[in-house]
Amino acid sequence: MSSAPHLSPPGLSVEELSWGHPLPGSGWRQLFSGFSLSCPPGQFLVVIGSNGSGKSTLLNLVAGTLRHSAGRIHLGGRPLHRLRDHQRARWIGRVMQNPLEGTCPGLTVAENLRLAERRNRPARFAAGFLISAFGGIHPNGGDRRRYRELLGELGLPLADRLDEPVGQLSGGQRQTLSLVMATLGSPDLLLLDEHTAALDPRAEATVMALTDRLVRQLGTTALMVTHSLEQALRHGDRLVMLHEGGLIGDWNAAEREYLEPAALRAMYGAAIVAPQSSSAADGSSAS
Ligand SMILES: Nc1ncnc2c1ncn2[C@@H]1O[C@H](COP(=O)(O)OP(=O)(O)OP(=O)(O)O)[C@@H](O)[C@H]1O
Repeated sequence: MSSAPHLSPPGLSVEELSWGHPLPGSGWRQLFSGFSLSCPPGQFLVVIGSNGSGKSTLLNLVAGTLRHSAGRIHLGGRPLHRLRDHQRARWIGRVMQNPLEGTCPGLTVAENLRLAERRNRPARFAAGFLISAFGGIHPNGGDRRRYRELLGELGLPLADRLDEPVGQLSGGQRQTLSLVMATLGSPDLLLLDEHTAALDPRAEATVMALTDRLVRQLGTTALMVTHSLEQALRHGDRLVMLHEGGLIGDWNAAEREYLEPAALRAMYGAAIVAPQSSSAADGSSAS
């Protein structure tokens, strides 16, 4: 995956992570304290947990939009916490919950794809400067052919809508485009933060089918946060449950087969009222 020396196991490795936040008024809440999670390369990990359990915060810490106070985050041996934002953007693709966040509504589908390609391009100062200075977001004929082929191969009707402003697309179509944009540079890590939560069931099914396909096709390690128990039981290779910044459940695909939605719902309920047991935080199976 990379020529960088592997100082820790490849894939995503989160070790002894600590992060807290001030409470309204006064006081401090230590949400993560010595949190560890190891994700082998290519693993599609689904993260569930009750509101406020720390799912999005975990993704933000991995993405570097939040800074942890202690611990280490490595991707394929690269220390993510020491990288600059533009370097991290080359290796991490991200799709947020709100379809309005991942795309530029005033630009066309093709221009959005061009922007994503530029963002994911290895940083070379001179080339980057020239592209920025001379209207690099305008796709040329070759770009447009590639985009049409890519979207066509993925079976997406967007292939015929390259010149439409993205603001005219439905939420589902925008999320589809966000997903394609996030994976354009074949990132080593894909972060999906409730990326289907704002979609109707049909659009959700389309986006989840595309998610499965892209993750498998690219072999990327992926972390998906969801509140949908149906998704949690159907998608990904592994399911973990968070509560109060700790792991209280960890099931591989075989173990997950035996989980019932009702049992998971009951755990959600238990998670809300019961404090996390210390033995659950070591990432061991809780099935
Ligand atoms: N930047 C921040 N500053 C202060 N507090 C924060 C910050 N980010 C998250 N929090 C707090 O950390 C806790 C966990 O938030 P987080 O968004 O990770 O939960 P979640 O599990 O994703 O919940 P939900 O399912 O509701 O999205 C919450 O209490 C939230 O208010």
